[in-house]
Amino acid sequence: MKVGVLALQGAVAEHIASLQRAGAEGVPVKHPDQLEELDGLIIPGGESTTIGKLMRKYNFIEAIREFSHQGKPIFGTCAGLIVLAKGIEGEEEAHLGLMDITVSRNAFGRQRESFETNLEVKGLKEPLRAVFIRAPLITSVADSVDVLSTYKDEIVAARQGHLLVSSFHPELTDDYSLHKYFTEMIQRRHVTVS
Ligand SMILES: NC(=O)CC[C@H](N)C(=O)O
Repeated sequence: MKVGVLALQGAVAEHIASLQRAGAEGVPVKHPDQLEELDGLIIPGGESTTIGKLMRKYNFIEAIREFSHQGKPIFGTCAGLIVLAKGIEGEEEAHLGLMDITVSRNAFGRQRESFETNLEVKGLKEPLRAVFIRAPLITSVADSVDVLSTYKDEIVAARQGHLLVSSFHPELTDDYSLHKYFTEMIQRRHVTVS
């Protein structure tokens, strides 16, 4: 199984390492043509405005929308979550606009810009060690979106079919269980398709 990590900006190497631990081959994606050979894609954390600009510049917007329309799984973490959302509070335009969620950027405020905590995540057996860095929150979801985790009553992880998002960085700890969950989403898709 080959899983791409969008390598325009942000935490790429760490995602590749976590994918490897979860038993998948992780490849950095720098060109839209690479998407064809991939079974899934991770859009990493970083700065969503920058990632969005670079996606436009290097023709990733339509290519990733097409990838998604084929039903191929996409996992957006932190800035990657913002890039996948249909709504961004205070901003006119979405980036990919694929997932029926609205997000608020940097929602945890200055004094709590970065922190770590253990989170219960639906579908994972053990609590997950989660690192939040200037993290966004999901402020509303459509009925078809499954909330996977909350922190202080706010939504921090969710899934809508083949789309998975987290406000936090699951790639910055040794715990690769959410990457494993994502690779299982990819595997199940193959089982149901073939
Ligand atoms: N760690 C992150 O990815 C932070 C996201 C960043 N605050 C943004 O709005 O894009």
